[in-house]
Amino acid sequence: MDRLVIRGGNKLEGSVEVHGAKNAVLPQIAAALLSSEPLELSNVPDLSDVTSMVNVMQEFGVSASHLPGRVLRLDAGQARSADAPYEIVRRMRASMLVLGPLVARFGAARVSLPGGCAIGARPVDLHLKALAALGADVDVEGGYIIAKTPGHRLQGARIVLSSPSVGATETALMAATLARGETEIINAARDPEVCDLALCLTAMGARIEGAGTHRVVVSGVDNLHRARHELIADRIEAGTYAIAAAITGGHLELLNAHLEHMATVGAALEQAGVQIWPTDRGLMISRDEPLRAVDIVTEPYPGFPTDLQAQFMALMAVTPGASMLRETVFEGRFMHVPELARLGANISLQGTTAFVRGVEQLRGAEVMATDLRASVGLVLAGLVAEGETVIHRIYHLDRGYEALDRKLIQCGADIRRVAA
Ligand SMILES: CC(=O)N[C@H]1[C@@H](OP(=O)(O)OP(=O)(O)OC[C@H]2O[C@@H](n3ccc(=O)[nH]c3=O)[C@H](O)[C@@H]2O)O[C@H](CO)[C@@H](O)[C@@H]1O
Ligand SMILES: C=C(OP(=O)(O)O)C(=O)O
Repeated sequence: MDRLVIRGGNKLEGSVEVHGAKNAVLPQIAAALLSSEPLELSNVPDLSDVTSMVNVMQEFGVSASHLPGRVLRLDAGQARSADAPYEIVRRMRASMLVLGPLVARFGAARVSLPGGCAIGARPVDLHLKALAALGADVDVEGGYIIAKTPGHRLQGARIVLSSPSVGATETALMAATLARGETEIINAARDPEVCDLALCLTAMGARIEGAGTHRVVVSGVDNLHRARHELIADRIEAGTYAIAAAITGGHLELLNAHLEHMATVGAALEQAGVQIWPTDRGLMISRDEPLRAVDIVTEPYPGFPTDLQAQFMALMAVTPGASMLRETVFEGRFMHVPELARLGANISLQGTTAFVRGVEQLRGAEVMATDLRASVGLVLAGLVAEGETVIHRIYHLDRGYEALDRKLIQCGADIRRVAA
């Protein structure tokens, strides 16, 4: 397995290109199943999760081709419903997102339950309730979700989500596009990636109002048609590089990044002593003054994103003073804490709150990546640790960061990937 070797101490300077959002592209690949005509997505990032999702689609007979200019063309004209097996779904939870489109278009789906993962139990009850509300018969048998639509067509309904789950909102949204009549999704997730999915579905002919608010209304149509849609930039990738600039006391321009998608993150960074301003090409991040300790609480969008908690913890680990990081989205998302401690961080965990006391200097060590964001949190810590930090199991990083090592090297980091 590849590992990353980082020598800390270099300030990052220059510009970084922020690519299309992982959490936007994955549901939109699944959305291609809703139509017998092709869907072309542009600004598609080069990530192993994209490859995995395309492989999932091929299980259903969807043909996929990469065209010049980061375009992914998906054609579900010959698609059929088939099993989404445990082997696939367990490795990438987002493959669950095929459930809604399969039931909506083919009237039947059999998708493995994903199981828990390194960041929490992650149940899928809200996805299942949403489909049941739309009239599907949903059962769980032998570890598989089996959903069928009597009469082959879902029926519009009022879906009240007990919490604003991103995935359940996306399942409901996609399924409702082909349902008979009107669907109201109450307490919907408001994330930019949900809005981007709604835009993609609208380009395919869906009728959706209120995306980005708590109440989304979908008027079902008989068919969706061919479309082309450009994905939004990845606000989590942008936030990660913003923290890289902050932790090293550097200056980075984040090309394509949008401040309006990361207002809470921007506010927390400004409180920590980081300057942020929009440019013609994206966002400028600059840190010249000493860091200041900031408390954060992760929350559904527009709150502070859980997907940036590990990175912010790495920042606070080298910030003078004490900070408190409370995780309210994924109860188990603290696997990076013992690994940061190996680098000399002073962090204690009480339930779902991490108490961080900044240390003057982290020191390089061997550490283990456990999940995508925990891994990148370790990379950020490695950028300022004295000596050499070796990060094992970096395949997690390739799930969600395109060319992380190359982008960091371009800005002056001393980092190399060593093949096993
Ligand atoms: C591919 C993708 O877009 N992944 C993102 C998506 O994950 P994902 O869509 O899985 O996250 P959710 O918003 O659904 O999960 C939020 C919370 O709701 C709980 N829950 C969710 C569904 C359900 O049926 N029952 C239930 O209890 C989860 O366990 C979690 O505690 O949003 C998360 C929260 O912003 C991000 O961290 C992930 O990067
Ligand atoms: C948790 C994440 O992704 P996923 O939902 O795909 O596991 C993430 O992107 O940090």
